Amino acid sequence: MYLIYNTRSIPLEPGKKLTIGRNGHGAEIEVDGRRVSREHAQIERRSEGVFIIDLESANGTKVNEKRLQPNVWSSLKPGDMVNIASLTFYLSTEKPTKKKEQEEIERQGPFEFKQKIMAKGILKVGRQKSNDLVLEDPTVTREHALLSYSQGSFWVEDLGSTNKTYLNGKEVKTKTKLNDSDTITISFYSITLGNGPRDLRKIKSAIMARAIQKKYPNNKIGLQDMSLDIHQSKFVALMGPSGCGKSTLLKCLNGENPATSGEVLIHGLSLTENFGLIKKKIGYVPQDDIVHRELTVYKTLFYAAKLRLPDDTTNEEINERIDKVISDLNLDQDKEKDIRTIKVGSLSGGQRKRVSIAVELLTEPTILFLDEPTSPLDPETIEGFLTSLKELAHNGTTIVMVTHKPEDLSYVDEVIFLGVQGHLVFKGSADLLTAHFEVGNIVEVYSKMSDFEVVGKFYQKPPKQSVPRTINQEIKKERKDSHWLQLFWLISRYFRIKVNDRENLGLLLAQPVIIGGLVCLVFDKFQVGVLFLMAISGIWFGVSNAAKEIVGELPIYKRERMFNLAINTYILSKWAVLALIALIQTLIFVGIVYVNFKWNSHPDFEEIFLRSFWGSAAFMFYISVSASLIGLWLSATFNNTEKVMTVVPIALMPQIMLAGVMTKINNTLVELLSFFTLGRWGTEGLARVQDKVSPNLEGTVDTTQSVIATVALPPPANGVRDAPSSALRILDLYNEKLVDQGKLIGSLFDGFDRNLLAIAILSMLFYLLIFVSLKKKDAL
Ligand SMILES: Nc1ncnc2c1ncn2[C@@H]1O[C@H](COP(=O)(O)OP(=O)(O)OP(=O)(O)O)[C@@H](O)[C@H]1O
Repeated sequence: MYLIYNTRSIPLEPGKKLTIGRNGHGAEIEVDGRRVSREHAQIERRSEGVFIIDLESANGTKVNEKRLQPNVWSSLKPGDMVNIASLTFYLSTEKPTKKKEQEEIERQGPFEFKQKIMAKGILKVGRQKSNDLVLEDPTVTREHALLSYSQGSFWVEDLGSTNKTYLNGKEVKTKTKLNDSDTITISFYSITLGNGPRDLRKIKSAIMARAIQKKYPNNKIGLQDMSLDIHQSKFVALMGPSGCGKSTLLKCLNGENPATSGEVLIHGLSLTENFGLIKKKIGYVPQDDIVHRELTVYKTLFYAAKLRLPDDTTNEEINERIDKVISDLNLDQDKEKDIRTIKVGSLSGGQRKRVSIAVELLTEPTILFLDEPTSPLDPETIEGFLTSLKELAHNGTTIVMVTHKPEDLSYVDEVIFLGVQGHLVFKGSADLLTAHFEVGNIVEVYSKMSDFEVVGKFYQKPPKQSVPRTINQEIKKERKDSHWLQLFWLISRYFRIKVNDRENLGLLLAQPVIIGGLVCLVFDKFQVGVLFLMAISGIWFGVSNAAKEIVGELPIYKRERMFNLAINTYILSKWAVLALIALIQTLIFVGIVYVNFKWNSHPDFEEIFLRSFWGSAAFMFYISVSASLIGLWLSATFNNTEKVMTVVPIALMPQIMLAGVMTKINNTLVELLSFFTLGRWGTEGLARVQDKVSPNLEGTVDTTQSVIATVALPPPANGVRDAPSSALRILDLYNEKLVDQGKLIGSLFDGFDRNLLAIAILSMLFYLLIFVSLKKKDAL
């Protein structure tokens, strides 16, 4: 006699009691589920039959839909169904083998599959072996979805899976009723009530393009009408003269920049209709590497797996995947040194390219798009590299590779050749290429296909009856993955990149020491110039720390964005690590200035130095983290590092000029511009932090208590002051001629709180600008 639970069959031995309970609490039969009690029920085989008892569980036990009385033994017959929370157990006289059961499900005719759900009540679908329907793919969550039968209808429900369950192309958000004609898609499995589960990767056509055309917004035709069919497990080269549209075609096929008309089917699924699902199952390595040079190979793959695989993937599973992709790409050939421990930056070009591909292989993509992977490689490296790709293709991954190198053709199964202006002129075996164009070698094919007149003769137009010319550029949006986990792993990866780049880290930490030291050297007493330079240094640290951070990893950002990266999560991860760096820099800087002016204080006023330490440090940090948003904005706006470094001074100079210290702010335009600078609000705010040390100065007679006032305003000869003044006023920053009394907003931003507010508003503005700049980079 067996108790059947999912694909587990538990033998019931005579005289032995088995307790069913929640995982991790020592029951003989442990099951998942929060609604299962630690010791939920007990089952016993006696000579007179099998008996079950509910152990006063919180959510009860049902036999054939009838709830058991707690603590009362009831008998069970073979075929009886026991429900504990949402889990179903059966009593059976024979043991069904896992394989048999799985085969049975896979082989379902329409009737059997429906019957299976009806009989079980609930059919659990997922990656874990214990599911009723096991879908073996790393992008499927352990327990991914439920198919159920109740109230005379069939239902589908997603169990919070990472990569979602789709019903007719739409994400399943709540328990949804099923019709016979409905199609459920989980990863590349398509499930219908009529036909049961079907692995779409077994469809012969991996990629089918039907009458696609690409027109760029400037009306330039990137691709002329073409139809293509690429079979699975083929290694295909995409060739053609420079600028003919190879990358354009690649991006139309992988969804990065979809065709303007026509249709692309990936394993029979419409690319645009199912992009949320398909994008997780296709790999794409653009021309640039998509790996951080500062990380080791292992960490690169580990973080990529954390960011791309379902949230419930264990570290053990991740390590298995990493081992597999490393061996699939022959990255483990060197027996002397484990490649996992080597930093990506120290690898050869060929190995680095393989690591980029390894990142993509983590999700077991069925199709891999590679844009000119062999261009940067030397001839000896290319051989091993292409051999690995060939093996990969023959083991089931369809590969489409853009290349310019005729020698690459000896490794591929097929060539797609484009002529100028995006004309498809050849698709077939590499051996037939030259004969097709009636030339002696490939170089001649290139020159012939660069001639617009000749191209027309070879152009392969799609057949007339192809799909209606629908504009299908709209890619369906879908719910994002868990942002918190993504944020955690992005911060963790970015932090490690920073820590691993020791040289840069040393320079970042040297900055406050050098600049702080210089401030101490050039000012013999504490004055407004010191505060001004503190503000400017905070801004400088923030902007310069951040300026290269997005532009320097643009290919990685774009690839991850295409996969599943959320823009806000990305910005926040950068900001968090930059804030930590700014915090350390600020503390070093303020520490140096504080100690210096404390030791070298004015002999008559020993209380006068940078005060308070924590108040000043906190405010300088506040300026600096806000400034790092300016840096990130510049970094997100331009597409190469040189351009960003050219504009950094343009962003910094106004901070100095408009702070109201170098010159008075005395005209409307200048004042208006000054509102947008952290230099102004930062210097004012820092001065006010000083003033706060003696906040009640106004109206008191003894102004010597004012920290800064006394420096700037030595006591009069007779020792009597006629107009007690605040430190701010004596600092000559805030009298009626100056910024706070400006004509535009007058005293609206006059006060420390208002300085804080102004910086917060600017920060929000900068954040918005980063978001918009990144959004503009989305090709979709
Ligand atoms: N976003 C765009 N907007 C307008 N035109 C574009 C855009 N992207 C590409 N093009 C144009 O489309 C044509 C095809 O470009 P594509 O980059 O696909 O060519 P390619 O064959 O990959 O070139 P190469 O071999 O130099 O990499 C070119 O003339 C290019 O200028």
